[in-house]
Amino acid sequence: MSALYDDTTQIPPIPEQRVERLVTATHRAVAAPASLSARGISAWFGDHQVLDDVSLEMPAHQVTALIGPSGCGKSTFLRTLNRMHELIKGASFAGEVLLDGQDLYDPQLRMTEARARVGMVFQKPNPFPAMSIYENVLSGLKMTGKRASLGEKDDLVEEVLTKAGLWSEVSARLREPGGALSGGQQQRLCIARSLAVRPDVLLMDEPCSALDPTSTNRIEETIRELRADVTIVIVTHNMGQAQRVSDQCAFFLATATTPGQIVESGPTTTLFENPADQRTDDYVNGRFG
Ligand SMILES: Nc1ncnc2c1ncn2[C@@H]1O[C@H](COP(=O)(O)OP(=O)(O)OP(=O)(O)O)[C@@H](O)[C@H]1O
Repeated sequence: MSALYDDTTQIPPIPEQRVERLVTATHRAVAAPASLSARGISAWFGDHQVLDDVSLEMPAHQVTALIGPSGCGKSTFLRTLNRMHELIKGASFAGEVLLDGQDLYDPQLRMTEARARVGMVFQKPNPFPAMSIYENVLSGLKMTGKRASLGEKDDLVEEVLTKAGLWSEVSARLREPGGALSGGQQQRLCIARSLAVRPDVLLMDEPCSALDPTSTNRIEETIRELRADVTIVIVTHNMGQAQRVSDQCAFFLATATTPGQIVESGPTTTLFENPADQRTDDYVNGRFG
């Protein structure tokens, strides 16, 4: 994953009308996950093509895991799903991404709106370290400059920290700095922060790679619970994790001469127990990559 996006201060503000919806919807118990459809995605860094004609359906209420050896384009594909790829100098893109049928790259749709609807959690937990836990959760909304009543804020903070599986651990210390939490707690705080802007889809780029096994288990539990509220696409190198958390998997592969493509995708149990392609079989059984 590129370090380019490790700083949430780079995430642009959310449009006014969206915030109105977010703030007034704090009572909403269940969000409305959307399906995501990637069609014919190709991506380049300068002249270097790293993805070639990749198509994948990511159904609502499901966790889709992107697996494959290092450098095959998983993170790049993930970044095309919320228009982060286009922020990289010299990067280009072809294809279509549809969110419940709506073209995410439609010039009418602002990039900020696209990123509000498709949130991202990064490899390295990146809360604002000096900001309180409470303020961290609300920071996505804060950037909009929109005001909400104290009661609405309190409700939202409790709701999303509960969904991220962190409420019981931090409810008595909401005014402490985010940086005082453990790595695993910080990652769950980042998940809560993402949920606070009510995304339809949550992208996760190796969210547990910097965490110990206990924290990893806790995040995996959170991912499984979150699928009721949000469609999830996760990049992982951990085959056990892909099996534990995902409903479907896509196996990416690139070679020295060919850009990344999907070799095979489908239900996770099929990819792991009865893959159609020998290369998938070899990869999921640790014979390469
Ligand atoms: N910012 C960038 N500028 C130039 N090339 C890049 C950039 N980011 C990624 N690449 C190249 O694009 C290709 C795909 O990289 P990407 O990070 O998407 O792969 P990945 O499958 O996610 O790898 P990993 O599992 O190691 O994170 C690689 O060849 C990589 O070197």
